Amino acid sequence: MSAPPVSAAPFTPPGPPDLAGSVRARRGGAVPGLHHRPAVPADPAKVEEVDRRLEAWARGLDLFPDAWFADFAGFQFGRAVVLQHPGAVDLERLTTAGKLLLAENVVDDCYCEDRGGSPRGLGGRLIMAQSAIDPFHGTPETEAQWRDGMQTDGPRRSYHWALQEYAAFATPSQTDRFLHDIARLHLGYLAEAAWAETRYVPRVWEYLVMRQFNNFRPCLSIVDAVDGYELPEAVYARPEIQRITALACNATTIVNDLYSFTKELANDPTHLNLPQVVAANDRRGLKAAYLRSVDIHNEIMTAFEEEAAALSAGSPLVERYAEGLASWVSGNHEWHATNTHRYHLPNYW
Ligand SMILES: CC(C)=CCC/C(C)=C(\C)COP(=O)(O)OP(=O)(O)O
Ligand SMILES: [Mg+2]
Repeated sequence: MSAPPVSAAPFTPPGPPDLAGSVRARRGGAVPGLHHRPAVPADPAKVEEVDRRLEAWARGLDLFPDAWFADFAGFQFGRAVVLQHPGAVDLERLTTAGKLLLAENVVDDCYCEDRGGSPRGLGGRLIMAQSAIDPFHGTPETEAQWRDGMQTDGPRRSYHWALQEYAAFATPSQTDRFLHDIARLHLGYLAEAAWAETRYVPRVWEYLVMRQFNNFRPCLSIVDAVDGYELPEAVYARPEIQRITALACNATTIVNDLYSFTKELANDPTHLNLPQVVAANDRRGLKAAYLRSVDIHNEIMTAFEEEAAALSAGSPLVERYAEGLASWVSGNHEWHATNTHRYHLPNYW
């Protein structure tokens, strides 16, 4: 079957775009029927200290204007990483995980999304962002120019200095793993931008392929280093380990599609997420498509849990890594379900 024709007409969501009518939003709570495991509760003292350190870091590097600090506080970066990394060995590694999370969001907001971002010229911006963590090697003169170039805006500064801290405690192999996963993320951003520019409506499987790249994977990529150990490259690279990693990352990224659905519908009804793509392809209403998206999430989450359990039986080290992935997924769900500054569920139940 050939891919659907590039639609000439703009992508119009099947449901009425107004929230009040079709998808009235409701505050907080978990998506009913979503398969998930309870998270380890966040220690408020840890959350407060990580937030204090992150705000000082962001202000010290002049990452963004003062006017953005209300949204910065509302994102709850400290609570996110404390929930996502219950096994972190110390506050320093937890804070570095928070800096990486902050940097990833600064790049996404400023280069791709609504804080100055655009599909137009995105590739040129992202190649420089990648270089901020993936150093350039050339002549002394051009290397000096590169070093200066990596300090010219908040996205580049945030990536560059957060990675410097991560590389100070991660192994070279763990650091290289992270660079690879950020490159995957940037490829996903470029695909999302290309489809927005051409108004292409992907098949459901095509959308899920894109979302495997435009994905929380760089955050899960660091779970062993933050917990103070290494899953060796030779084990990490095995196809079955790659598969459970991708399944966990895909499940947790679909959770974002479910919790950010009303926000994205209100901001831009053409913004692609799993319910919108299911609705467009299956000619379903938004509610039926949303509920089908929960089912898709649950199938992926169940595959992760069953295959991770089978692999864990043969190796305590793999069990520790799989538990780190599962904890990140649980913590990220709890963060989404309780962050009513950012996310409100549709009133479908
Ligand atoms: C933190 C990180 C690695 C983000 C990379 C990809 C990303 C921005 C998400 C998975 C979140 O998706 P989305 O762009 O839909 O963000 P919000 O829905 O606005 O939270
Ligand atoms: Mg989203």
